[in-house]
Amino acid sequence: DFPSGYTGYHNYAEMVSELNQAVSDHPNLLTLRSIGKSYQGRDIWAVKISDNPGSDEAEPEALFTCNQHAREHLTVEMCLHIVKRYTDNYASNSTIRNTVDSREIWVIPSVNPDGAEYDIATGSFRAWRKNRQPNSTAVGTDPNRNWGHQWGCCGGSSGSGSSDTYRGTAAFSAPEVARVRDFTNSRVVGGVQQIKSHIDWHTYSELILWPYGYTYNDTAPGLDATQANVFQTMGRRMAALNGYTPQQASDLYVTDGSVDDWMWAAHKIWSYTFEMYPKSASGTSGFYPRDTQIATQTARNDTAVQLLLDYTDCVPRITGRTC
Ligand SMILES: NS(=O)(=O)N[C@@H](CCC(=O)O)C(=O)O
Ligand SMILES: [Ca+2]
Ligand SMILES: [Ca+2]
Ligand SMILES: [Zn+2]
Repeated sequence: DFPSGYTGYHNYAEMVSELNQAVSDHPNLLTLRSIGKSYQGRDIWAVKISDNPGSDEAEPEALFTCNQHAREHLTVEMCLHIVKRYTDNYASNSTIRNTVDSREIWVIPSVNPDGAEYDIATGSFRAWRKNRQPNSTAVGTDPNRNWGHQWGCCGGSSGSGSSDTYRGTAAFSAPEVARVRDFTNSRVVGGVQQIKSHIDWHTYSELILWPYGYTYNDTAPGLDATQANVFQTMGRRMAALNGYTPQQASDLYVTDGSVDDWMWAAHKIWSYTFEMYPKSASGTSGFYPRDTQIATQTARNDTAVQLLLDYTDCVPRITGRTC
């Protein structure tokens, strides 16, 4: 479990009971479902927040994914904060109510539950990043190098099983990644992807990143100058609200097989990575802010999240275009 100073963080069981509590508190605003199992058999949970949550209504959909990387526990708190904020405040806050009534918001609070549990299993942090799937030389695939767009193309991942950026044996070889892929694919209804926007939450460095990560070029097949301008404009507008630094993912470093590249290339979902607090730290200590930071550093993103949800019907409207 989490050590002292960190007991405010949710372990897997605590996360699940928090989600069940949210459902019983707001049965008219959310549903909870498993989208499948992790390598070790833990459910990967997905919350849907909307009015009439049991019906698939013709409302633009947004997706938030958290905890691809095991040690990035603050991101689980970020996803839980989104669930609570858009349900607990529904009655009292008209902006939240209008958002929930006009969108369908999907939240996956832990993509990599096996890794997250492994990181805390001894009571001292292990700085574990990957999932817990064995490979030929070691354990763990990096979920954020295992997605299927330009998988392993460009030196943005490793082929060595012991590496923290091991890409896996093939795209989607990590069961956790395959399950989120399947869920996303399932949101193609009548040939149209219903999910229009996505944030994948990470720590740390306080950045907002957008595709592509596999190339330094601002434009590349499937991402033209107009679309790059939309990514930049929305990214900069959100960064102005949370104080993070906005940049194309490859400006940080080249990554291949990232979730953002696949969400955009496969589905034209306006997909961002948020790297949360802290801005900098000495090594792996940055992954472990004390639990006293949780409230501030999750709420810090409220207005950026709201902006993306406001534009989820047509993200290019941020540049004055129509959809
Ligand atoms: N959270 S992190 O691992 O330090 N950074 C992310 C950045 C993701 C990206 O560049 O798209 C990663 O390398 O997967
Ligand atoms: Ca609805
Ligand atoms: Ca819908
Ligand atoms: Zn990460």
